[in-house]
Amino acid sequence: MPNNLLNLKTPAEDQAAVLKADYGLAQLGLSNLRKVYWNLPTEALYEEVIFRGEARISHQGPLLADTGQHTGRAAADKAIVREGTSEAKVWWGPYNRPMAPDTFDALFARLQGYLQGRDLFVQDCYGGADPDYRLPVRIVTELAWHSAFARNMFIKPASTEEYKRFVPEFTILAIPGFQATPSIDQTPGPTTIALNFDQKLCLIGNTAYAGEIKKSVFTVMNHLLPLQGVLSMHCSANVGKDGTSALFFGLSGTGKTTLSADPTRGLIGDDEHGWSDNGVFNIEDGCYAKVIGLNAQAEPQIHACTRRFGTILENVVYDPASRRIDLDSDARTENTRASYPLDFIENAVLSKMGPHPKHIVLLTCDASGVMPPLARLSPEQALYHFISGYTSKLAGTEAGLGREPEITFSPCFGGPFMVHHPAVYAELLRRKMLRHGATCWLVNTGWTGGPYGVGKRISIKHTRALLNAALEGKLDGAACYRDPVFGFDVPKHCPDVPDGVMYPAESWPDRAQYEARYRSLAARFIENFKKFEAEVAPEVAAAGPRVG
Ligand SMILES: Nc1ncnc2c1ncn2[C@@H]1O[C@H](COP(=O)(O)OP(=O)(O)O)[C@@H](O)[C@H]1O
Ligand SMILES: C=C(OP(=O)(O)O)C(=O)O
Ligand SMILES: [Mn+2]
Repeated sequence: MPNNLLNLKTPAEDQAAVLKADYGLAQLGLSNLRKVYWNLPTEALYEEVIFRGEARISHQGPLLADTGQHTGRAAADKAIVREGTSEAKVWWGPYNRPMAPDTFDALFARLQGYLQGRDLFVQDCYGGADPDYRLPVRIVTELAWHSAFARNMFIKPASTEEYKRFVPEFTILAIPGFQATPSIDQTPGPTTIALNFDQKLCLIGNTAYAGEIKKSVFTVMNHLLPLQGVLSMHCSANVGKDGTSALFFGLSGTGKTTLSADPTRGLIGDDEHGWSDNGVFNIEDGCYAKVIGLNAQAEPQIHACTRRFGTILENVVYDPASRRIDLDSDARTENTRASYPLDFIENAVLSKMGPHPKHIVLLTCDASGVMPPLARLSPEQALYHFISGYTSKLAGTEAGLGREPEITFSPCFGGPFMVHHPAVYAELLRRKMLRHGATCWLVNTGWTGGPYGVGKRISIKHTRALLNAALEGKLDGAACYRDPVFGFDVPKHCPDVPDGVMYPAESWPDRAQYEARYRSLAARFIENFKKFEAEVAPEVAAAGPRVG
C-alpha cells in the first residue's frame, strides 16, 4: 500500500504553522541553513522531537529529554561582553565575567559556520507579561525540544497578526552541538553562555540544560528593567483571596516553585518577576519545577504536571517498557526538572500580573539547621538579608556541586543572574517596600534539629502553615521572641504548627553545639557583608547579626 494513502506528510514537510521564511536570521549572519521551523505549536514540535529521536514520551504524554553532560547551569562558563553600552552598568564581580568583543565575534563566526546546512527552530516570544515592559525575544534552537521548552516558558504572541509584526529586541541562540575550543575561542572550556548587550545576542553552546535558556532571558531582563525603574526579581509570586500579593525570593532549591503553588492562592509565576509602578508581573509564562522526590500528597499541583502532554521532563529516570517515570531516582542527577505552561496549575492567574505585594518572603534553605522557621524582619533587616542572599546550595543545579550543601551568599537571592550592582536592586526594593507598605519575612525551608545529615528538613506542611498564617495576617501582633543572634522577631506560636518548631535551639540535642554553629554562621554573614558596607545606608549595614 502506498504510504501516502492518508496524504501524510513527514513532519518536516508539514509547514502549516510556518509563518515566515528565514527572514530575520539572515540579518544575524545565519545563512545556508537547511530548514527553519518558525513558531511551531507544541504538537508539531512533539512530532519533530520524536522524528529526530531527540526525546521519548512518558506515561500520559510528557516528553523525556536527556540534557547530556550538563544537568545544571554551567555558572563558571557564563560571560558578559565588555563593551561601551553596558560596561559602566555591569557589576563586574564574581558572577559577571567579562568577554572581549573580539572574542565574542570570533566565537559567533565559528557558530555561524557550525550552523550551515542545519535545521533551526525559532520561537518568537516575550519576556514580561506587562505590555509596558515586555521584551520581544527570539529563541533560536538547534533542538526541537528546546523550542517546545521556549513555548512552555515564555509569553506567546496572541495572534498570527502579532507574529507577523514581531520584531525581536534580543535573540538567544541555544546550540548544544556547538563546542568552543578554548585554545581558539579563548573560553575557559568547551561550554559557553555569552551575553552581548550591544548586539542584543546571547550564544549558548555545548549544553542542553534548558534552564540556561530561561536564565539567559532573565539576565537580559535584570539588565534592562532596572534602567526603567522596574525591580527585576528572582522570586515566585502569588495572590491571596484578599487580593494582596506575595513575593517569595530564594536561590535555587529554596522553595519558590513549591511554595508558590498553593491551592489557596492564585499563582502569578514561579521564578522571575518585575515590580513596576503598575504592580508585579511575571517575566515568563511557564514553570520549571525541581521534581526530585516529588510527592503527590505534599505537592499535588506540581505532581499532576508530571503526567500531562506538553510537560517536558529533564533527566527523569523512566522504565522504557512501561514508560512510567521514577521521580525518586537521582541516577542522572538530583536536579531533575519539569517545565510546563503556567496554566497547567489550576489556580494560575492568567494575566500573570498582580497588585503591589503586601508581603515579601525571603526563603533560605539553612543547612546549618540553626535559623528559625519564620521571622519578621524590619525594613533594614529586609535589605540586609536581601543583599546577603544567604542559603545553602544543594546538589545539582550548578556544575561542580557535591552532595553536601554548601553555604553561599548570593546577592538578591540570584547572584548568577543579576547584572547591576546589588545595591541597585536593593534601592529599588527599599523604595517599593516603603511606598506600598510591604511586610518582610525570613523563612527557613532548610534543616532543623541539627545540620544537614543530622537534623531533618522542615516539612512542607509546616512551612506552608507558617506562610499562610503570615500572609493572612494571623501573625500580626503575635507574641514573639527576639532571635539572640540576628535580632529579628520570631512568633512563639502559629496555627497548625507545634510550638517546638518555632524554637530551633530546643530541637538540637546539644545547646552548646547549636550556639557555636549559629555564631559561626553569623561570622560568615559579617565577613560576607563587608564588601557591601560602603554601598548601603549605615542602618542597613547595622541590621546584621551580632556575635557577642
Ligand atoms: N519545607 C520545605 N519548603 C519548600 N520546599 C521543600 C521543603 N522541604 C523540602 N522541600 C523540597 O525542596 C525543593 C524546593 O525546590 P523548588 O521549589 O523547585 O525551589 P526553587 O523554585 O526555589 O528553585 C523541592 O524539591 C521541595 O520538595
Ligand atoms: C532554573 C533554575 O532556577 P531555580 O532552581 O531557581 O528554579 C536554575 O537555577 O537553574
Ligand atoms: Mn523554581
